[in-house]
Amino acid sequence: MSVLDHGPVDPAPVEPGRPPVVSARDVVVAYRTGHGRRAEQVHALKGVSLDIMPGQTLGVVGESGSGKTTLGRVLLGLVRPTSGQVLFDGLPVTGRGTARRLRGRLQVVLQNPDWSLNPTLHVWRSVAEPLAVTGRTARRARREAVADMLVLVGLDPALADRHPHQLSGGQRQRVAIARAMITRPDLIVFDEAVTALDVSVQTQVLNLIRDLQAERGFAALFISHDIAAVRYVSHGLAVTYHGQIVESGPVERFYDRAEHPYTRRLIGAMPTITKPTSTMQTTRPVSRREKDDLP
Ligand SMILES: Nc1ncnc2c1ncn2[C@@H]1O[C@H](COP(=O)(O)OP(=O)(O)OP(=O)(O)O)[C@@H](O)[C@H]1O
Repeated sequence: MSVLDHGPVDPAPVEPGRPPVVSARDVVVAYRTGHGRRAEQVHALKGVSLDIMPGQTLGVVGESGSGKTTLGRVLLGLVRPTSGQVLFDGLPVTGRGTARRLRGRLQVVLQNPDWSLNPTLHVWRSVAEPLAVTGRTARRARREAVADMLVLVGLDPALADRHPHQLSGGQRQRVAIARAMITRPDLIVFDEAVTALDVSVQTQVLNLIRDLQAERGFAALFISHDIAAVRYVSHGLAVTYHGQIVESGPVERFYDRAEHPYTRRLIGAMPTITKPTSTMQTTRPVSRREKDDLP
């Protein structure tokens, strides 16, 4: 039995009356492809609605091409809905004045850390970069903030003076998470953030995400094609299929009561299914440094 077969995360307390961090209402995204007579539209999202509450993770699972990445990008304001609306903190996520208002409050962790870490820069510069964009932190304070952040993600702060290629894949992903966390965002989109990692490192990074969320209280969208990983870090789960959310609800429900045939297929494809019988044990070592995660 893998550690991922344990039960879901403890529900983070949601204060009554607090609004969602991000809401999507009937969001449609149609991409245009081709030109002239060959022009056509691909409907990546076909009327998606969801809310993510502070301190909660919504897991999104679905097959390739079902619209997961588009959903993440639309919540981050990187893709404008063709119709429908995305609200962050109650206000539209795209449009005039939003870039300034949202700076540093929305972050993303991608599948490959190399996509967000500049290979020519020392680690500390890459981690500090989002702080420079918010323009609020002096250089020295930035270095200190980076050191604190590296410790928070379980890395030796001495790694700040290395280049990304001098780190292991797991360490690089921790650096990417540190970079995403440094502005204390309200929402982080994890898009296949553990997919490229070795299985043992995957579990460490999933534990890290859970611990960081418990400590910092950010809301998260956790996208993966791997339902075991999604269940492990999420409070709620949404299943995408052909651009729609075909099933959603609290994560516990996806241990034995999946309704949509596609969800049942996903669960059926998992090697072991164990119902949650106890609170998940954390595997985090006290120091948070993962010895087996060295390059
Ligand atoms: N920029 C784009 N232009 C045109 N079509 C796009 C674009 N981005 C995505 N698509 C299409 O939209 C649909 C949804 O893609 P999306 O990447 O959101 O799905 P996904 O579930 O994240 O897939 P995967 O798991 O393979 O990453 C697919 O049919 C894809 O080909």
